[in-house]
Amino acid sequence: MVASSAAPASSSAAPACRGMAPAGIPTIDMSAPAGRAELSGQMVEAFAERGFFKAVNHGVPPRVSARLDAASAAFFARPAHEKQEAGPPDPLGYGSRSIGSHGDVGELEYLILHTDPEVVARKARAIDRDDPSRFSEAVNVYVQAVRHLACQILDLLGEGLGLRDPASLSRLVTTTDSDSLVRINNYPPSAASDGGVKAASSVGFGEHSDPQILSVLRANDVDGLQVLLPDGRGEDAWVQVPADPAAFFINVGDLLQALTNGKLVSIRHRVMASTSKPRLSAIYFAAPALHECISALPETVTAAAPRRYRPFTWAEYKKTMYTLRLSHNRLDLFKVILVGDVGEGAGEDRSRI
Ligand SMILES: C=C1C[C@]23C[C@@]1(O)CC[C@H]2[C@@]12CC[C@H](O)[C@@](C)(C(=O)O1)[C@H]2[C@@H]3C(=O)O
Ligand SMILES: O=C(O)CCC(=O)C(=O)O
Ligand SMILES: [Fe+2]
Repeated sequence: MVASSAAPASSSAAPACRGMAPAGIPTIDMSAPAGRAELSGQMVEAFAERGFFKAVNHGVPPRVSARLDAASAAFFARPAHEKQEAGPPDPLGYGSRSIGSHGDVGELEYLILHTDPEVVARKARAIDRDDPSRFSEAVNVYVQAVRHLACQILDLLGEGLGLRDPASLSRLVTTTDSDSLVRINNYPPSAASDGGVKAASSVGFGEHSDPQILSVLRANDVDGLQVLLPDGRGEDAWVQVPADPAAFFINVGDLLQALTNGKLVSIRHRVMASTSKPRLSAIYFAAPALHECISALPETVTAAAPRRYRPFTWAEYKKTMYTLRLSHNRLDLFKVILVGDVGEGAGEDRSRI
């Protein structure tokens, strides 16, 4: 059994909020007290039904996260003109309020970095002028630890899904030319907060799914993350994910949904800002190499579950995603249309089989 807890999203958060979903936040103990087969089964279940889970006893040393938090907080505390030297986000680098290049805005500032240590070292020169290696080492050590966690999870998924080659998912991420990113977000205390009395929330980071394979998120003790879950009455509802700085929140990205032919679902999430304390988060986005072809794993394609998405490369998917708004359901553009299918979007440029 996967332990589960839930908190309702604040009713003032957004019109889409329709109270609390019946089932909540799946929590998985990575130390596998009930054995590896049970653990891999729990993960597949959580990802198939919810698209995410909270990982506890994950093995990432607290000092590794604390070191990244300290290096990030030191950067965000710098004067605006100094931070701008690490920007603009093109799409990597420092950014403030503006997300992507299609008009999305949020109440945050951020750094998006490629995880290649050499790229981090180059960027660190503009991030920590006094001691660039202080920043780059904190990031590199953190990335190593969370990549290891991501790969453990992908191997367990490979086993739980009954793949002939269970390590095939983690290999997509460990390749030297992997396009994985790390993003560090700083949500300043919200104008919506008023001396501890909660007023209407403002959008910190708008609704979206993550495009990569897997996202590994950790934040400080400030709430804000919400996930869109079925409410059991045929609708979706925003569910507040209570902050837990000792845990990691793991979510399925669009590529993992495509690789598993829709069995694992890429979850829609957002951050609402309404606190008097800054929220600091770091997300590792595990991605394949740009040339990697993303195609449903053969074990997930059956007569009852025909191929849902046409094969595409990560480079092709990325190019498309950067032309779209944050909230766009971009994986839909890669859907295969079965002959006889009619309905929304059937006239768009999609494959037919
Ligand atoms: C509006 C956008 C921002 C984003 C690129 C995009 O065009 C659509 C996907 C967005 C997203 C969401 C998850 C990650 O935070 C991110 C880094 C990513 O890979 O896809 C962001 C992109 C971004 O901020 O550049
Ligand atoms: O900052 C957070 O907690 C989540 C942000 C997020 O979803 C993202 O950066 O993709
Ligand atoms: Fe996200």
